Amino acid sequence: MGVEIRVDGLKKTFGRQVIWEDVSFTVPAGQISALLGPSGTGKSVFLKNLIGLLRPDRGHVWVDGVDVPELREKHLYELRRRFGVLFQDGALFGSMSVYDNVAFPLREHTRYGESKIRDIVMSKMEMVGMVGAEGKLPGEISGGMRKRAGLARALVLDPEIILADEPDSGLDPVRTSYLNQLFADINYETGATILIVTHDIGTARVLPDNMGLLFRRGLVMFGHREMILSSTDSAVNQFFNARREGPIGMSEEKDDATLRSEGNGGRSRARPAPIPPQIMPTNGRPRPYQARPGQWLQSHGVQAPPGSFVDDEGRDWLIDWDRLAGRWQEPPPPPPAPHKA
Ligand SMILES: Nc1ncnc2c1ncn2[C@@H]1O[C@H](COP(=O)(O)OP(=O)(O)OP(=O)(O)O)[C@@H](O)[C@H]1O
Repeated sequence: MGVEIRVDGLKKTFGRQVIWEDVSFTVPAGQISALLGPSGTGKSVFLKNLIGLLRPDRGHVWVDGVDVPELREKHLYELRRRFGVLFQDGALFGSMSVYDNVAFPLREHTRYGESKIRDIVMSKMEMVGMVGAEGKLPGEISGGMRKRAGLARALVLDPEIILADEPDSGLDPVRTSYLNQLFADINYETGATILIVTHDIGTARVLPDNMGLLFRRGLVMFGHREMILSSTDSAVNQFFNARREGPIGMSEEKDDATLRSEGNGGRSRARPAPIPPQIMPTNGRPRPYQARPGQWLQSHGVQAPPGSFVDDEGRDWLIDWDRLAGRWQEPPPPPPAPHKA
């Protein structure tokens, strides 16, 4: 089962460049979360801080009661075993076969014999639909296959936390859709905490349980998917609806004069777009911590944007209670929060 990651007052600079500061939020255990933000807002840097590849200037990253920035190299090495990380390009070793790439963490971190390693590697290869490509070199397969091979490698140690840095970059929409389904299925099967950095608002709108936006050297908002997608905050509304009007400019934050020229003080006048239904696991059953559609909105008295929760077949997930009844149970209580050491 996954564990939560609690980030508290995190600040990161490179020289005089402040990447972000005072970032505090919790990535809930066992759920799928996504982190978005304009280019250069420090999303990849953030992931690297979570696994101790970079150290923050200030603040804490609590994983199961352990403060990651405080760990020495030996303990970091042990902690990283609990993470599966998918880097942007798959980060495969070009001279090794796909099989050897996927087997690498097992050979590095365990004393398993080759027959057990083969069983694990092949089960993960099957999970990501890569059986048959074991003998190929990374240069001989497509970008999408490299990502899936990277994901298989991230899964071999049965991680409690999966971090994926733009798993969908460079993929066509159909492959992206398959990859999103894969994340939903992996979360169902393993219960791992999953945090995905993505630019793809199509992915963000349908896959995660929670999401957040980095902008203006900080975290604008992090919360339930329905909270973000119904938000009228100007930056959140602009970003998740891919609009030009709002405070996010082409290369950086817009100045006051530009915002005034857009009218309404730069606040988005557009209403949030309809919230789509969330991807279900392939077996049609909700994931362990997946909330019933509309639950957040209902419990916070927020009206769903018109047209929300209607699926491709025209069924309305908010009013079709018969179909929902029996699928959703009250989610189990979250695991206890890590205590500060
Ligand atoms: N090791 C480093 N040393 C100095 N500056 C760095 C380092 N790593 C990242 N940066 C800077 O930190 C900033 C944020 O980079 P990062 O790659 O995290 O952005 P991002 O939000 O992931 O961008 P994108 O969406 O374009 O991938 C950039 O200005 C980058 O140049």
